[in-house]
Amino acid sequence: MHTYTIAELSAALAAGEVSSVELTEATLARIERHQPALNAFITVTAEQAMAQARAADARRARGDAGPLTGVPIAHKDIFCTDGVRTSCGSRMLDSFIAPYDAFVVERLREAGAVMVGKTNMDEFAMGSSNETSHYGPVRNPWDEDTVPGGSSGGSAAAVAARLVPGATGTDTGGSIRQPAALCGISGLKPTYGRVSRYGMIAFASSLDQAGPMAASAEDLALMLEAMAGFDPRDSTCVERPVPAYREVLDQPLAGLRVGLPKEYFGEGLEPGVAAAVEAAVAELRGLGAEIREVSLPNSGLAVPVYYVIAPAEASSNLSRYDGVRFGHRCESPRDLEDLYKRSRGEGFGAEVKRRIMVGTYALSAGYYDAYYLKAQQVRRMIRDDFVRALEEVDVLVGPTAPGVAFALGEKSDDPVQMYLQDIYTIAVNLAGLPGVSVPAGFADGRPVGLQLIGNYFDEERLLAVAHRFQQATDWHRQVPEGYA
Ligand SMILES: NC(=O)C[C@H](N)C(=O)O
Repeated sequence: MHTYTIAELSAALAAGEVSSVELTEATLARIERHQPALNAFITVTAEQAMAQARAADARRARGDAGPLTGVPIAHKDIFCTDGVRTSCGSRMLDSFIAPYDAFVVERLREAGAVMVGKTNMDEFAMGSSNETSHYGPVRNPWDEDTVPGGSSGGSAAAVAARLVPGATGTDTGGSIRQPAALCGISGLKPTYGRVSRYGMIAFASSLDQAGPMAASAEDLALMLEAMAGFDPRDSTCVERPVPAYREVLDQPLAGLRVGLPKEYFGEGLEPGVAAAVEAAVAELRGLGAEIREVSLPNSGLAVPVYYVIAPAEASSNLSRYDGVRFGHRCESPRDLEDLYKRSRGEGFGAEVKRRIMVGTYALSAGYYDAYYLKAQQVRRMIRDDFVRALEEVDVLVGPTAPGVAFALGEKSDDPVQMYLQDIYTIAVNLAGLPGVSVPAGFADGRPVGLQLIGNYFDEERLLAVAHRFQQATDWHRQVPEGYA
Protein backbone atom coordinates (compact mmCIF):
# COMPACT_ATOMS: atom_id res chain seq x y z
CA MET A 1 0.00 0.00 0.00
CA HIS A 2 3.04 2.31 0.06
CA THR A 3 2.04 3.96 -3.20
CA TYR A 4 -1.38 4.92 -1.81
CA THR A 5 -2.10 8.61 -1.28
CA ILE A 6 -3.26 9.86 2.11
CA ALA A 7 -6.82 9.97 0.77
CA GLU A 8 -6.58 6.35 -0.35
CA LEU A 9 -5.00 5.20 2.92
CA SER A 10 -7.69 7.05 4.80
CA ALA A 11 -10.36 5.17 2.84
CA ALA A 12 -8.58 1.83 3.38
CA LEU A 13 -8.37 2.47 7.13
CA ALA A 14 -12.04 3.47 7.24
CA ALA A 15 -13.05 0.33 5.35
CA GLY A 16 -11.05 -1.84 7.75
CA GLU A 17 -8.80 -3.12 4.94
CA VAL A 18 -5.77 -2.29 7.01
CA SER A 19 -5.04 -1.16 10.56
CA SER A 20 -2.83 1.70 11.57
CA VAL A 21 -0.56 -0.75 13.38
CA GLU A 22 -0.04 -2.71 10.15
CA LEU A 23 0.50 0.45 8.13
CA THR A 24 2.95 1.88 10.64
CA GLU A 25 4.94 -1.36 10.82
CA ALA A 26 5.21 -1.46 7.04
CA THR A 27 6.21 2.22 6.96
CA LEU A 28 8.94 1.75 9.56
CA ALA A 29 10.29 -1.26 7.66
CA ARG A 30 10.43 0.74 4.41
CA ILE A 31 12.21 3.61 6.12
CA GLU A 32 14.79 1.23 7.57
CA ARG A 33 15.37 -0.33 4.17
CA HIS A 34 15.85 2.92 2.24
CA GLN A 35 17.41 5.18 4.85
CA PRO A 36 21.01 4.13 4.01
CA ALA A 37 20.59 5.21 0.38
CA LEU A 38 18.51 8.37 0.92
CA ASN A 39 19.39 9.71 4.39
CA ALA A 40 15.95 11.35 4.48
CA PHE A 41 15.55 10.99 8.26
CA ILE A 42 17.51 12.40 11.18
CA THR A 43 15.51 10.52 13.80
CA VAL A 44 13.07 7.61 13.50
CA THR A 45 10.60 7.36 16.38
CA ALA A 46 9.55 3.72 15.99
CA GLU A 47 8.38 3.11 19.54
CA GLN A 48 6.27 6.26 19.83
CA ALA A 49 4.90 5.60 16.35
CA MET A 50 3.68 2.14 17.30
CA ALA A 51 2.05 3.54 20.44
CA GLN A 52 0.32 6.25 18.40
CA ALA A 53 -0.79 3.64 15.85
CA ARG A 54 -2.37 1.49 18.56
CA ALA A 55 -4.11 4.57 19.95
CA ALA A 56 -5.35 5.44 16.44
CA ASP A 57 -6.80 1.97 15.96
CA ALA A 58 -8.51 2.18 19.35
CA ARG A 59 -9.92 5.57 18.43
CA ARG A 60 -11.26 4.20 15.16
CA ALA A 61 -12.85 1.30 17.03
CA ARG A 62 -14.61 3.85 19.25
CA GLY A 63 -15.96 5.54 16.15
CA ASP A 64 -14.29 8.91 16.39
CA ALA A 65 -11.66 8.69 13.65
CA GLY A 66 -11.02 11.60 11.28
CA PRO A 67 -9.49 11.41 7.79
CA LEU A 68 -5.90 11.44 9.10
CA THR A 69 -6.40 9.06 12.02
CA GLY A 70 -3.85 6.27 11.75
CA VAL A 71 -2.00 7.70 8.73
CA PRO A 72 1.80 7.71 9.13
CA ILE A 73 3.54 11.02 8.51
CA ALA A 74 6.94 12.61 9.19
CA HIS A 75 7.89 16.04 10.49
CA LYS A 76 10.72 18.22 9.28
CA ASP A 77 13.27 18.39 12.09
CA ILE A 78 12.59 22.12 12.49
CA PHE A 79 9.37 21.42 14.43
CA CYS A 80 9.67 20.91 18.16
CA THR A 81 8.52 17.45 19.22
CA ASP A 82 7.97 16.78 22.91
CA GLY A 83 10.62 14.40 24.24
CA VAL A 84 12.18 13.86 20.82
CA ARG A 85 15.41 15.36 19.49
CA THR A 86 14.79 18.49 17.42
CA SER A 87 18.09 19.31 15.70
CA CYS A 88 17.12 21.73 12.92
CA GLY A 89 19.84 19.98 10.91
CA SER A 90 22.52 21.59 13.08
CA ARG A 91 25.29 20.42 15.38
CA MET A 92 24.18 23.35 17.53
CA LEU A 93 20.99 21.48 18.47
CA ASP A 94 22.25 17.91 18.09
CA SER A 95 21.41 17.09 21.69
CA PHE A 96 18.30 19.29 22.03
CA ILE A 97 15.24 17.38 23.21
CA ALA A 98 12.26 19.68 22.80
CA PRO A 99 10.13 20.04 25.93
CA TYR A 100 6.89 20.66 24.00
CA ASP A 101 5.21 20.11 20.63
CA ALA A 102 5.00 22.73 17.90
CA PHE A 103 1.45 23.80 17.03
CA VAL A 104 1.62 21.91 13.74
CA VAL A 105 2.81 18.74 15.49
CA GLU A 106 0.10 19.10 18.12
CA ARG A 107 -2.63 19.59 15.51
CA LEU A 108 -1.60 16.62 13.39
CA ARG A 109 -1.29 14.45 16.49
CA GLU A 110 -4.77 15.50 17.60
CA ALA A 111 -6.04 14.59 14.13
CA GLY A 112 -4.66 11.11 14.82
CA ALA A 113 -1.75 11.14 12.35
CA VAL A 114 1.12 8.87 13.43
CA MET A 115 4.55 10.49 13.57
CA VAL A 116 7.22 8.04 12.36
CA GLY A 117 10.18 10.39 12.57
CA LYS A 118 11.92 13.67 11.89
CA THR A 119 13.24 14.45 8.45
CA ASN A 120 16.62 15.74 7.38
CA MET A 121 16.98 19.36 6.28
CA ASP A 122 19.48 22.07 5.48
CA GLU A 123 21.01 23.50 8.66
CA PHE A 124 18.52 25.99 10.16
CA ALA A 125 16.65 25.75 6.82
CA MET A 126 19.42 27.63 5.02
CA GLY A 127 19.97 25.99 1.68
CA SER A 128 18.41 24.69 -1.50
CA SER A 129 20.07 21.27 -1.76
CA ASN A 130 20.08 19.74 1.71
CA GLU A 131 23.85 19.69 1.59
CA THR A 132 24.27 22.06 4.56
CA SER A 133 22.80 19.52 7.02
CA HIS A 134 25.05 18.47 9.89
CA TYR A 135 23.67 14.95 9.28
CA GLY A 136 24.90 14.70 5.70
CA PRO A 137 23.10 15.32 2.43
CA VAL A 138 19.81 13.75 1.44
CA ARG A 139 19.70 12.01 -1.92
CA ASN A 140 17.01 12.38 -4.52
CA PRO A 141 15.24 9.05 -5.13
CA TRP A 142 14.91 9.88 -8.85
CA ASP A 143 18.68 9.84 -9.15
CA GLU A 144 20.71 9.24 -6.03
CA ASP A 145 23.65 11.25 -7.37
CA THR A 146 21.49 14.38 -7.35
CA VAL A 147 20.15 16.61 -4.58
CA PRO A 148 16.51 16.60 -3.46
CA GLY A 149 16.41 20.41 -3.16
CA GLY A 150 16.06 22.18 0.16
CA SER A 151 15.65 23.05 2.79
CA SER A 152 12.81 20.52 3.31
CA GLY A 153 14.75 17.94 1.27
CA GLY A 154 14.29 15.06 3.70
CA SER A 155 10.51 15.47 3.70
CA ALA A 156 10.46 15.74 -0.11
CA ALA A 157 12.67 12.68 -0.65
CA ALA A 158 10.70 10.63 1.90
CA VAL A 159 7.41 11.37 0.15
CA ALA A 160 8.89 10.91 -3.34
CA ALA A 161 10.28 7.48 -2.38
CA ARG A 162 6.90 6.69 -0.83
CA LEU A 163 8.43 6.07 2.59
CA VAL A 164 5.60 8.19 4.02
CA PRO A 165 2.49 9.49 2.25
CA GLY A 166 2.88 12.99 3.71
CA ALA A 167 5.30 15.17 5.62
CA THR A 168 5.53 18.67 6.97
CA GLY A 169 7.89 21.30 5.65
CA THR A 170 8.66 24.96 6.07
CA ASP A 171 9.15 27.59 3.40
CA THR A 172 11.04 30.83 4.00
CA GLY A 173 12.16 31.40 0.43
CA GLY A 174 11.07 28.27 -1.42
CA SER A 175 11.95 25.48 1.00
CA ILE A 176 8.72 23.53 0.47
CA ARG A 177 8.11 24.26 -3.19
CA GLN A 178 11.62 23.85 -4.63
CA PRO A 179 12.30 20.41 -3.06
CA ALA A 180 8.75 19.35 -3.99
CA ALA A 181 9.58 20.30 -7.59
CA LEU A 182 12.95 18.53 -7.63
CA CYS A 183 11.47 15.36 -6.11
CA GLY A 184 8.28 15.24 -8.20
CA ILE A 185 5.78 15.71 -5.37
CA SER A 186 3.23 18.38 -4.36
CA GLY A 187 3.99 21.02 -1.73
CA LEU A 188 2.10 24.06 -0.47
CA LYS A 189 3.37 27.20 1.21
CA PRO A 190 0.30 28.78 2.81
CA THR A 191 -0.36 32.51 3.19
CA TYR A 192 1.86 34.06 5.88
CA GLY A 193 -0.21 33.83 9.07
CA ARG A 194 -2.37 30.89 7.96
CA VAL A 195 -0.39 28.36 10.03
CA SER A 196 1.03 29.05 13.48
CA ARG A 197 4.82 29.28 13.80
CA TYR A 198 4.68 28.28 17.47
CA GLY A 199 7.35 25.68 18.17
CA MET A 200 8.90 26.00 14.73
CA ILE A 201 12.56 26.94 15.10
CA ALA A 202 12.86 30.49 13.79
CA PHE A 203 14.98 31.39 10.76
CA ALA A 204 13.51 34.59 9.27
CA SER A 205 10.34 35.24 11.21
CA SER A 206 8.63 37.59 8.73
CA LEU A 207 8.94 34.95 6.00
CA ASP A 208 8.80 31.51 7.69
CA GLN A 209 5.66 29.49 7.08
CA ALA A 210 4.85 25.81 7.61
CA GLY A 211 3.03 23.72 5.04
CA PRO A 212 2.19 20.22 3.85
CA MET A 213 4.10 18.02 1.37
CA ALA A 214 2.45 14.95 -0.21
CA ALA A 215 1.88 13.21 -3.52
CA SER A 216 -1.34 14.99 -4.48
CA ALA A 217 -3.15 18.29 -4.02
CA GLU A 218 -6.00 16.39 -2.39
CA ASP A 219 -3.57 15.17 0.28
CA LEU A 220 -2.26 18.70 0.77
CA ALA A 221 -5.86 19.79 1.39
CA LEU A 222 -6.34 17.07 4.01
CA MET A 223 -3.14 18.00 5.80
CA LEU A 224 -3.63 21.76 5.60
CA GLU A 225 -7.06 21.48 7.14
CA ALA A 226 -5.45 19.97 10.24
CA MET A 227 -2.43 22.29 10.27
CA ALA A 228 -4.14 25.66 9.75
CA GLY A 229 -5.93 27.69 12.35
CA PHE A 230 -5.59 30.41 14.91
CA ASP A 231 -3.08 30.13 17.70
CA PRO A 232 -2.63 33.00 20.17
CA ARG A 233 0.96 31.86 20.82
CA ASP A 234 2.03 33.19 17.41
CA SER A 235 1.27 36.91 17.21
CA THR A 236 1.38 36.86 13.39
CA CYS A 237 -1.13 34.02 13.11
CA VAL A 238 -4.39 35.29 11.62
CA GLU A 239 -7.74 34.60 13.26
CA ARG A 240 -9.79 33.41 10.35
CA PRO A 241 -11.95 30.32 9.89
CA VAL A 242 -10.29 27.31 8.23
CA PRO A 243 -12.19 26.23 5.13
CA ALA A 244 -12.95 22.56 4.52
CA TYR A 245 -10.27 22.50 1.83
CA ARG A 246 -11.03 19.01 0.62
CA GLU A 247 -14.73 19.72 0.16
CA VAL A 248 -14.08 22.57 -2.26
CA LEU A 249 -11.54 20.79 -4.47
CA ASP A 250 -13.94 19.89 -7.24
CA GLN A 251 -14.31 23.04 -9.24
CA PRO A 252 -14.30 23.42 -13.00
CA LEU A 253 -11.56 25.58 -14.47
CA ALA A 254 -13.83 27.20 -17.06
CA GLY A 255 -13.32 30.93 -16.99
CA LEU A 256 -10.39 30.77 -14.55
CA ARG A 257 -8.03 33.65 -15.35
CA VAL A 258 -4.44 32.42 -15.31
CA GLY A 259 -1.56 34.88 -15.54
CA LEU A 260 1.88 33.98 -16.83
CA PRO A 261 4.41 36.42 -15.38
CA LYS A 262 6.65 37.19 -18.35
CA GLU A 263 9.65 37.59 -16.03
CA TYR A 264 9.34 33.89 -15.10
CA PHE A 265 10.04 32.67 -18.61
CA GLY A 266 13.24 34.55 -19.40
CA GLU A 267 16.93 34.03 -18.98
CA GLY A 268 18.09 31.32 -16.59
CA LEU A 269 15.19 28.95 -17.20
CA GLU A 270 16.35 25.54 -18.48
CA PRO A 271 14.70 24.70 -21.83
CA GLY A 272 13.43 21.31 -20.60
CA VAL A 273 11.70 22.96 -17.66
CA ALA A 274 10.23 25.66 -19.92
CA ALA A 275 8.85 22.98 -22.26
CA ALA A 276 7.19 21.02 -19.42
CA VAL A 277 5.70 24.19 -17.94
CA GLU A 278 4.37 25.27 -21.35
CA ALA A 279 2.76 21.85 -21.80
CA ALA A 280 1.13 22.20 -18.37
CA VAL A 281 -0.18 25.65 -19.29
CA ALA A 282 -1.64 24.17 -22.48
CA GLU A 283 -3.33 21.52 -20.34
CA LEU A 284 -4.88 24.23 -18.14
CA ARG A 285 -6.08 26.02 -21.28
CA GLY A 286 -7.60 22.76 -22.48
CA LEU A 287 -9.46 22.50 -19.17
CA GLY A 288 -11.08 25.89 -19.80
CA ALA A 289 -8.67 28.37 -18.22
CA GLU A 290 -8.10 31.68 -19.92
CA ILE A 291 -4.37 32.37 -20.18
CA ARG A 292 -2.86 35.85 -20.31
CA GLU A 293 0.51 37.41 -19.88
CA VAL A 294 1.13 39.59 -16.84
CA SER A 295 4.17 41.39 -15.50
CA LEU A 296 5.88 41.47 -12.11
CA PRO A 297 8.38 44.21 -12.96
CA ASN A 298 10.35 44.06 -9.71
CA SER A 299 10.73 40.29 -9.53
CA GLY A 300 14.41 40.50 -10.48
CA LEU A 301 15.02 42.25 -7.16
CA ALA A 302 13.52 39.48 -5.03
CA VAL A 303 16.68 37.38 -4.53
CA PRO A 304 18.89 40.34 -3.50
CA VAL A 305 16.19 41.71 -1.21
CA TYR A 306 15.68 38.30 0.42
CA TYR A 307 19.41 37.92 1.00
CA VAL A 308 19.40 41.10 3.06
CA ILE A 309 16.16 40.56 5.00
CA ALA A 310 16.45 36.82 5.70
CA PRO A 311 20.05 36.96 7.00
CA ALA A 312 19.21 40.09 9.04
CA GLU A 313 16.36 38.28 10.78
CA ALA A 314 18.43 35.11 11.09
CA SER A 315 21.32 36.95 12.74
CA SER A 316 18.89 38.15 15.39
CA ASN A 317 17.05 34.82 15.81
CA LEU A 318 20.24 32.78 16.01
CA SER A 319 21.86 35.00 18.63
CA ARG A 320 20.12 32.86 21.28
CA TYR A 321 22.48 29.94 20.56
CA ASP A 322 25.25 31.09 22.84
CA GLY A 323 26.18 27.86 24.58
CA VAL A 324 24.69 29.20 27.81
CA ARG A 325 20.94 29.36 27.35
CA PHE A 326 20.67 27.35 24.16
CA GLY A 327 22.78 25.13 22.00
CA HIS A 328 26.05 23.30 21.83
CA ARG A 329 28.62 24.24 24.47
CA CYS A 330 32.37 23.88 23.84
CA GLU A 331 34.63 21.86 26.15
CA SER A 332 36.33 23.64 29.08
CA PRO A 333 36.02 27.30 28.07
CA ARG A 334 38.65 29.68 29.43
CA ASP A 335 36.24 32.53 30.03
CA LEU A 336 32.85 33.77 28.83
CA GLU A 337 34.14 35.18 25.55
CA ASP A 338 35.93 31.94 24.75
CA LEU A 339 32.73 30.05 25.56
CA TYR A 340 30.68 32.16 23.14
CA LYS A 341 33.25 32.07 20.39
CA ARG A 342 34.03 28.40 20.45
CA SER A 343 30.46 27.24 21.10
CA ARG A 344 29.15 29.22 18.12
CA GLY A 345 32.22 28.45 16.02
CA GLU A 346 31.81 24.70 16.56
CA GLY A 347 28.02 24.59 16.57
CA PHE A 348 27.25 26.39 13.28
CA GLY A 349 28.20 25.30 9.78
CA ALA A 350 29.63 27.51 7.02
CA GLU A 351 26.37 28.64 5.38
CA VAL A 352 24.80 29.62 8.70
CA LYS A 353 27.92 31.58 9.64
CA ARG A 354 27.88 33.35 6.27
CA ARG A 355 24.30 34.47 6.83
CA ILE A 356 24.91 35.59 10.41
CA MET A 357 27.79 37.75 9.17
CA VAL A 358 25.82 39.21 6.25
CA GLY A 359 22.81 39.89 8.48
CA THR A 360 24.82 41.46 11.27
CA TYR A 361 26.52 43.71 8.72
CA ALA A 362 23.22 44.75 7.11
CA LEU A 363 21.80 45.70 10.51
CA SER A 364 24.84 47.52 11.82
CA ALA A 365 24.86 51.26 12.50
CA GLY A 366 25.57 53.23 9.36
CA TYR A 367 24.51 50.38 7.03
CA TYR A 368 20.98 49.80 8.29
CA ASP A 369 19.41 52.50 6.10
CA ALA A 370 21.42 51.57 3.04
CA TYR A 371 20.64 47.84 3.18
CA TYR A 372 17.93 46.72 5.56
CA LEU A 373 15.61 49.69 5.21
CA LYS A 374 16.09 49.82 1.45
CA ALA A 375 15.35 46.09 1.20
CA GLN A 376 12.12 46.59 3.15
CA GLN A 377 11.07 49.34 0.73
CA VAL A 378 11.75 47.15 -2.30
CA ARG A 379 9.90 44.32 -0.58
CA ARG A 380 6.83 46.54 -0.59
CA MET A 381 7.21 47.17 -4.32
CA ILE A 382 7.46 43.42 -4.96
CA ARG A 383 4.27 42.88 -2.98
CA ASP A 384 2.49 45.67 -4.87
CA ASP A 385 3.38 43.99 -8.19
CA PHE A 386 1.57 40.84 -7.07
CA VAL A 387 -1.43 42.75 -5.75
CA ARG A 388 -1.82 44.48 -9.13
CA ALA A 389 -1.37 41.27 -11.12
CA LEU A 390 -3.88 39.42 -8.94
CA GLU A 391 -6.48 42.09 -9.71
CA GLU A 392 -6.28 41.02 -13.37
CA VAL A 393 -6.06 37.25 -12.90
CA ASP A 394 -7.07 34.60 -10.35
CA VAL A 395 -3.80 32.68 -10.20
CA LEU A 396 -0.28 33.08 -11.50
CA VAL A 397 1.47 30.12 -13.09
CA GLY A 398 5.11 29.45 -13.88
CA PRO A 399 8.04 27.19 -13.11
CA THR A 400 8.84 26.45 -9.46
CA ALA A 401 12.60 26.21 -9.96
CA PRO A 402 14.74 27.25 -12.92
CA GLY A 403 16.12 23.74 -13.39
CA VAL A 404 15.80 20.11 -12.37
CA ALA A 405 17.70 18.26 -9.62
CA PHE A 406 21.44 18.90 -9.93
CA ALA A 407 24.41 16.75 -8.93
CA LEU A 408 25.59 16.69 -5.31
CA GLY A 409 28.42 19.15 -4.94
CA GLU A 410 27.62 20.94 -8.21
CA LYS A 411 26.60 24.25 -6.62
CA SER A 412 27.82 23.92 -3.05
CA ASP A 413 30.91 26.08 -3.60
CA ASP A 414 28.96 28.89 -5.21
CA PRO A 415 26.39 30.44 -2.87
CA VAL A 416 24.97 32.76 -5.53
CA GLN A 417 24.24 29.87 -7.91
CA MET A 418 22.54 28.10 -5.01
CA TYR A 419 20.50 31.20 -4.11
CA LEU A 420 19.27 31.43 -7.72
CA GLN A 421 17.39 28.15 -7.23
CA ASP A 422 14.74 30.29 -5.57
CA ILE A 423 14.33 33.02 -8.20
CA TYR A 424 10.68 32.08 -8.79
CA THR A 425 9.73 31.20 -5.23
CA ILE A 426 11.30 33.87 -3.02
CA ALA A 427 9.09 36.80 -4.10
CA VAL A 428 6.03 34.87 -2.92
CA ASN A 429 7.46 34.78 0.62
CA LEU A 430 8.37 38.46 0.49
CA ALA A 431 4.76 39.21 -0.44
CA GLY A 432 3.32 36.71 2.08
CA LEU A 433 1.21 34.98 -0.60
CA PRO A 434 0.36 31.28 -0.87
CA GLY A 435 2.05 29.13 -3.51
CA VAL A 436 1.93 25.47 -4.49
CA SER A 437 4.23 23.30 -6.56
CA VAL A 438 2.85 20.28 -8.41
CA PRO A 439 4.61 17.72 -10.61
CA ALA A 440 4.39 18.67 -14.29
CA GLY A 441 6.54 16.22 -16.18
CA PHE A 442 10.21 15.51 -16.62
CA ALA A 443 13.30 17.02 -18.19
CA ASP A 444 16.34 14.76 -18.62
CA GLY A 445 14.45 12.11 -16.66
CA ARG A 446 14.14 14.37 -13.61
CA PRO A 447 10.93 15.91 -12.28
CA VAL A 448 9.75 19.42 -13.14
CA GLY A 449 7.53 21.44 -10.83
CA LEU A 450 4.75 23.81 -11.85
CA GLN A 451 4.16 26.68 -9.45
CA LEU A 452 0.74 28.23 -8.87
CA ILE A 453 0.55 31.45 -6.87
CA GLY A 454 -2.74 32.73 -5.46
CA ASN A 455 -4.15 35.69 -3.62
CA TYR A 456 -3.99 36.04 0.17
CA PHE A 457 -5.86 33.21 1.92
CA ASP A 458 -6.96 31.76 -1.41
CA GLU A 459 -5.44 28.33 -0.73
CA GLU A 460 -8.82 26.85 -1.69
CA ARG A 461 -8.49 28.03 -5.24
CA LEU A 462 -4.84 27.01 -5.53
CA LEU A 463 -5.61 23.51 -4.31
CA ALA A 464 -8.67 23.24 -6.55
CA VAL A 465 -6.70 24.22 -9.67
CA ALA A 466 -3.89 21.83 -8.71
CA HIS A 467 -6.42 19.05 -8.09
CA ARG A 468 -8.13 19.58 -11.46
CA PHE A 469 -4.72 19.49 -13.16
CA GLN A 470 -3.93 16.23 -11.36
CA GLN A 471 -7.26 14.71 -12.41
CA ALA A 472 -6.24 15.35 -16.01
CA THR A 473 -2.57 14.26 -15.70
CA ASP A 474 -0.69 11.52 -13.90
CA TRP A 475 2.66 13.16 -13.18
CA HIS A 476 1.91 13.09 -9.46
CA ARG A 477 1.43 9.31 -9.68
CA GLN A 478 4.94 8.63 -10.97
CA VAL A 479 7.20 6.84 -8.52
CA PRO A 480 10.97 6.59 -8.99
CA GLU A 481 12.36 3.26 -10.14
CA GLY A 482 13.29 1.06 -7.23
CA TYR A 483 10.63 2.63 -5.01
CA ALA A 484 7.43 1.62 -6.81
N1 LIG B 1 14.64 28.40 3.69
C1 LIG B 1 14.26 28.51 2.47
O1 LIG B 1 13.08 28.70 2.20
C2 LIG B 1 15.23 28.18 1.41
C3 LIG B 1 16.13 29.21 0.86
N2 LIG B 1 16.79 28.53 -0.21
C4 LIG B 1 17.15 29.68 1.86
O2 LIG B 1 18.23 29.13 1.87
O3 LIG B 1 16.92 30.61 2.58
